Amino acid sequence: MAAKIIDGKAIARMVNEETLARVEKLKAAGKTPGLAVVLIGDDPASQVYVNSKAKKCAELGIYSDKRVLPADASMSDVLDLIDKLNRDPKIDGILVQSPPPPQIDEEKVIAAIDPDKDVDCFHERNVGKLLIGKTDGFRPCTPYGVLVLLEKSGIDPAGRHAVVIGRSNIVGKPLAAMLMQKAKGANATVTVVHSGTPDIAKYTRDADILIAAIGKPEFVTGDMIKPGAAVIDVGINRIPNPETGKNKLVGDVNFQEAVEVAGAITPVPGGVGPMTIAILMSNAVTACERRR
Ligand SMILES: Nc1nc(=O)c2c([nH]1)NC[C@@H]1CN(c3ccc(C(=O)N[C@@H](CCC(=O)O)C(=O)O)cc3)C=[N+]21
Repeated sequence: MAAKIIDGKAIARMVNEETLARVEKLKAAGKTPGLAVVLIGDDPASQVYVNSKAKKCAELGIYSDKRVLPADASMSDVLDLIDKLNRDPKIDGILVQSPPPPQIDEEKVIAAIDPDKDVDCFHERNVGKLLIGKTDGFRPCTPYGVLVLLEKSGIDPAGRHAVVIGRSNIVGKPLAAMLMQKAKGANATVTVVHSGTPDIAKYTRDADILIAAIGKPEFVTGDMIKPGAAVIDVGINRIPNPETGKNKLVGDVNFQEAVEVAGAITPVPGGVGPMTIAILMSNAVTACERRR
């Protein structure tokens, strides 16, 4: 029996409709939310993401300020720009596209962003708030997008076993924190497995909710999934397609195998990706609502 496909595009559309209504309310009061997106260098994948963020801003009536710095930009070039954006009253949210080129210390750049404009929720103040369950800070785009996908699909993680594969600061760690959180969280039992875990499948096979966020194409195979589990694929990997000679987009889950075992599953593309952008837009509007 094939799994139910969780339609990330449709759920993102629902979130975007709510965001649009909030933008209209702000505009009626003379306020236009503004998001600055900073790209350092010319990585093609990063360009695609940055452009789709700017496009979504335009669709929702959010002012977007795209700033592109050359690949050889120095730390002080970046910090000067952050400083300007921090002080720019039209800008409510600042995002620096990750990963930056090697000469840029990403940690220092994130620390320089005004925490009230940190729509990625990467700043240590906002990460700290998240960990202690203070929800007045931002919620990180991809992890929160995953929780909204589950909620809108009628999957309640409370009391269930959620297994997160991957421990990145962007996805695995904050997602684990949000899944285990009681008030305004998911109240799940959480296991995090990673490259230091000897037998990953031993844990994944017990997962009611399995979340793959490791950046390894089709890492999760059918035999690693408990029948009926919800499988959320956070991976975005570009691999060569021998049939067309071009690259194709695959997740961290072997979809063909997983769809036969899981109860519900997100596709790639069309799963978590659109949710990430929808939550980013919502965070930019939240920043505006709070700041002015
Ligand atoms: N400061 C920062 N914040 C981020 O949020 C951030 C970042 N850096 N660096 C890169 C990752 C990646 N990311 C994605 C967003 C949308 C899709 C998305 O919409 N994907 C489409 C497919 C798009 C395609 O064809 O590539 C989908 O899954 O349907 C994917 C990936 C945000 N990131």
